[in-house]
Amino acid sequence: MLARMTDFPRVAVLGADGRMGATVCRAVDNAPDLQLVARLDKDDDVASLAGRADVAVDFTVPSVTEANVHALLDAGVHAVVGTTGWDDAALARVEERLARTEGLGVLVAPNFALSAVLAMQFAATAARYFESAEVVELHHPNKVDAPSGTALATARGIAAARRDAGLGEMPDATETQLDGARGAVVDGVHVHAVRLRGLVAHEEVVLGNPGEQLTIRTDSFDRESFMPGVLLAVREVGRRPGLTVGLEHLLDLR
Ligand SMILES: NC(=O)C1=CN([C@@H]2O[C@H](COP(=O)(O)OP(=O)(O)OC[C@H]3O[C@@H](n4cnc5c(N)ncnc54)[C@H](OP(=O)(O)O)[C@@H]3O)[C@@H](O)[C@H]2O)C=CC1
Ligand SMILES: O=C(O)C1=N[C@H](C(=O)O)C[C@H](O)C1
Repeated sequence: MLARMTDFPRVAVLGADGRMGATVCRAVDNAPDLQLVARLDKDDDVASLAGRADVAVDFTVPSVTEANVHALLDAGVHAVVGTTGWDDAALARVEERLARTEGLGVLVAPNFALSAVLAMQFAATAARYFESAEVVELHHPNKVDAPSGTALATARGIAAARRDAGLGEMPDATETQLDGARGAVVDGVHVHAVRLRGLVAHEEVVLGNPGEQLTIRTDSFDRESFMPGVLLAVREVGRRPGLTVGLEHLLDLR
């Protein structure tokens, strides 16, 4: 039942009728070295992929993505996951499941766009040199989660870099505020979410010192921006048994 990646991996897409799923189906269909063998959406049975697919791409909804991954592993299928909603506990459960399954790989990435992956890296690199850092993410109004998975990962990366550098809390004299005016606080980093018709996926990280500011911005104007990263992950996941979190590990960035 274990999926052995063939020269022309057989690819299934979960959430195939969604904005990302439909774009991934087109990209896989157009890739000469990949075969699109299944388009699954709500109410379709993941177990039916056993023996039919080598790798599945999940762009569904946060409430079902972890269950999908466990069902894919039960079916012997590698998984590439772009859906948001993953926390440390969910990742640990998948890692534990993978430890009992030789040879299968799962790659979860909050963002598959190169500009976003680099922005997260640049923000983490810069964080130790600035007193203040905040994250503003801006998305289309059909997005169901806030803040974005990318903003969460960005904030956690900034917080970890500040911790490693021995930096304390950021300056903030706010005593009174309307609920939410200072955004969500992720590991001590304020994160603000904008939902605006016309947008796709955007993020700005602002870092401040006395008399200066660094702005790091990434813009996905089109969902095509995610496709090179998704296809790279589809091609590589079978060669990376176990759990990989973040596309940066496939880009030689760490
Ligand atoms: N990592 C990355 O680079 C990116 C990640 N994302 C993330 O991907 C996810 C999907 O985004 P997007 O495509 O815009 O969302 P959409 O709502 O357009 O698509 C989600 C699709 O999943 C379907 N679905 C719901 N439940 C299930 C299920 N149990 N099994 C299979 N399919 C199901 C939905 O069906 P129905 O509509 O009938 O409920 C819908 O067709 C989000 O979490 C988003 O944040 C988005 C862009 C890039
Ligand atoms: O829902 C989206 O559109 C996106 N979701 C991901 C996230 O929450 O970070 C990635 C990208 O921002 C687009």
